[in-house]
Amino acid sequence: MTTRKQIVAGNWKMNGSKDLIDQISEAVSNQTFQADVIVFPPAMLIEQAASKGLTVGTQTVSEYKEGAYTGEIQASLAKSLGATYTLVGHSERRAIYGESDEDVANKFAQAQEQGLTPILCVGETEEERENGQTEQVVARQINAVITKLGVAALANSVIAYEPVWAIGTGKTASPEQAQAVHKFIRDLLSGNDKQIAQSLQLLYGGSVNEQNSELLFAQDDIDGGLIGGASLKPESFAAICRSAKG
Ligand SMILES: O=C[C@H](O)COP(=O)(O)O
Repeated sequence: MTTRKQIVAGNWKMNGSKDLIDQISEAVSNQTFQADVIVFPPAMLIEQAASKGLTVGTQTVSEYKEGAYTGEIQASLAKSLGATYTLVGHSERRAIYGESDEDVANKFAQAQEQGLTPILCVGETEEERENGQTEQVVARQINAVITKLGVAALANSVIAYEPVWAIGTGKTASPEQAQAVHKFIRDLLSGNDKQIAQSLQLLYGGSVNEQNSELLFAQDDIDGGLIGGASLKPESFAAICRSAKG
């Protein structure tokens, strides 16, 4: 059985400030966690966060290397400012900005080309869950990357399962519900490559807080979390980091 190091990642979305970087850095830097801790501040704060010694990612990247794409975030520039990870396909990017599975696969490819580790976000809406389509949706989102890049590309990546109905709603998936989908993802990958399936870190996201994180992170196929709202509260974020295993 492969042991996977857990990750606690804080996605600040369009929130935060230079002050928050100082507060989060203070809350986490004097502690030894068993998990790797990553923060995803707005892109303009990447350099500042990295300068505090935090492991940093960007919340999205352009699928293009460079050029006339006003407002986009260039993977190579994010990397040069200190980012080592990027989220791709967060449900807010898919729903609000219309990113398709193919766009997400292209961003995944560009991130890896520029040396960023992509965290591929997948998850179903409430309606899709009620219609019994959770597995189909998650498989489609993951297979888009496998089809474009081959399963080997997943070896240098992380997947975050974030049911859309649990994001920012306070309605967390139960540990059993989350574990069931994580196991489905691992089994799906196992059908392609057993080694990658065993070693890939699978994070859960959706209303994780310091009260529910320990039980979620204790599930066999959950290797940490992608935290939204609670990652903006330094003490809560540090408590969630403490609840993760090695
Ligand atoms: O990226 C993080 C997720 O969207 C979860 O957000 P949340 O913890 O506020 O529900």
